[in-house]
Amino acid sequence: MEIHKIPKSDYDAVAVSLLKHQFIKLQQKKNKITVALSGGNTPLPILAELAKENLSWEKFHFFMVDERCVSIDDAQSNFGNIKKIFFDNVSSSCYSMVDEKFTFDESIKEYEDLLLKEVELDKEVPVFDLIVLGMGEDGHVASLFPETIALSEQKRIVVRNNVPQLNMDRITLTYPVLLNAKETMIMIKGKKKRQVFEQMYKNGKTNFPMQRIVDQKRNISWIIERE
Ligand SMILES: O=C1O[C@H](COP(=O)(O)O)[C@@H](O)[C@H](O)[C@H]1O
Repeated sequence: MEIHKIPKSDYDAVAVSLLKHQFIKLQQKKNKITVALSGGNTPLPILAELAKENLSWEKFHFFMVDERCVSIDDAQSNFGNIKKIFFDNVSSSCYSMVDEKFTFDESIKEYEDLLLKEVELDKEVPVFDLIVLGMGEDGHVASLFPETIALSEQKRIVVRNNVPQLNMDRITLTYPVLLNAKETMIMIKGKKKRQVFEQMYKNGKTNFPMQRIVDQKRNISWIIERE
């Protein structure tokens, strides 16, 4: 595990350079690179800057870690928000979890099939070269929120998850996929998330959904905003 503690003023610039470094390592090794990106606000300024870099973008295939059950042009769409500042500016392949031709449930089925076709597999579970995660102040990861049904999903690789605390449905990669990635980067900003991080590593055995990633994954690189 690596932990990068970065002052607020430098956070985005350092995250860009760490991500760029990972991407360069990957493009030197492989011609087809699969990366799953989280949504939310934290990655947006970082991805906007990263898009300006001269990388072998055509080698990269970007997938989503999670999505809100909304259309792509909705302000809440993770894919839509990343598309405007990143996917539209690089020559990579990118894949939305929501396909407007289909219902949300059909889109999920399509996405599962897509992952099985486009991503390397280990025992029928996709193995991403890199998964970039965020975390909520409630310790949620992807759209695996505390006390929601998708936390116990062991067979499916993508599911719809009802999140009563947000009164909304989400679409999310499941633990078997999150735990199978070759490399994992986790970007967190803010005091509350830092406290969650500390509780998970100091006390262990918390009910934060991220705890399972902390307990079961070795290749994690944390990018944490320092006080
Ligand atoms: O809802 C979500 O939240 C987390 C964290 O987002 P942030 O805005 O606090 O950075 C994110 O990782 C997840 O993909 C997203 O759907």
